[in-house]
Amino acid sequence: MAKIVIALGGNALGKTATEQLKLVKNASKSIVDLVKAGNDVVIAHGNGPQVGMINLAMSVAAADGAIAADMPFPECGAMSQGYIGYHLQNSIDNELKHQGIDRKAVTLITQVLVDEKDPAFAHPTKPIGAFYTKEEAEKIAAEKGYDMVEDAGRGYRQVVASPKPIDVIEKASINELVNAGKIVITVGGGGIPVIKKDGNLVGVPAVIDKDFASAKLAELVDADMLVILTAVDKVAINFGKPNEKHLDHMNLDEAKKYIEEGHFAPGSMLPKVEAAMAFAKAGGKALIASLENAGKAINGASGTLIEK
Ligand SMILES: Nc1ncnc2c1ncn2[C@@H]1O[C@H](COP(=O)(O)OP(=O)(O)O)[C@@H](O)[C@H]1O
Ligand SMILES: NC(=O)OP(=O)(O)O
Repeated sequence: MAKIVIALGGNALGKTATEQLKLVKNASKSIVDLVKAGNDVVIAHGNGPQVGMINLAMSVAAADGAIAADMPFPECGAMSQGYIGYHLQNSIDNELKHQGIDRKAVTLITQVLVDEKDPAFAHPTKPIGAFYTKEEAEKIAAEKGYDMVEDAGRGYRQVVASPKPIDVIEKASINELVNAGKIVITVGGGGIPVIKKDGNLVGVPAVIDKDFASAKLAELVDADMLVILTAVDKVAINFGKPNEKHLDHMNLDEAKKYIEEGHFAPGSMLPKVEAAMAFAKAGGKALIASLENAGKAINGASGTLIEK
């Protein structure tokens, strides 16, 4: 029996609520299979597309006068935790019931501490929201003042600051829930970023990379394995080129060399590999795999394994 932290990618959750629920239902089967096999599973998830969608919708509604005031960004992050957490909790609980397992999933609104002096606040790098053409992106940038960049060959997206996670505020509650046998859904969207001000925690407008937050979570719950699930089956070198090669395994030296050679796109595959390396360095096993083939990957038949 192992303790496994699973990180689900926001981009692998689809574009609409209907699409997300369908994808989450499939993921829930793999998650419950792991529970049935006797593992303790803790689930983290991304929110890039979802928090961007919520933020844009709120800002359009506020500009149109449909709502009284724009929604602050940390609140948009909290809404994305609730929206995705609801689908995960609902689907996992249904699947547990179907498989006759008397356990429950619990979604925990989670805050993650960041440093207000983190240099990331001055350099937005985290892609959020939908993908746009260059022309659409230029129009949005002019109208809304958003920073827009090209994202790994997939189109243009808004980027926001992405400070590094320092600590998970609700870590004691997470461990209590895990020890009580709950399947905990936490650190959604990398957690709601908070800073310490005059002894209080205060939300800040940013999106923490959920891969880094998941590696921090895996360390804090003393997990045996970190599984990062995304839209591709394996990490590749020469990604998108004719000589693309999918990797079954990487040790830390190989991963470092591939990073130096620029094989992993910043804002997409690079943070996953770096988060996997951070966990592997501390002695754990990290796996990057697709949501679709999650079960196979955990049994060693798919995905890229990163180990010391
Ligand atoms: N070297 C690489 N190997 C595989 N995928 C890569 C690579 N570089 C960039 N990518 C892209 O990164 C994506 C995963 O990042 P992203 O979509 O941001 O993840 P998430 O699922 O967490 O939202 C993949 O679907 C792929 O399109
Ligand atoms: N917060 C975060 O990292 O989201 P994605 O996985 O959607 O990029």
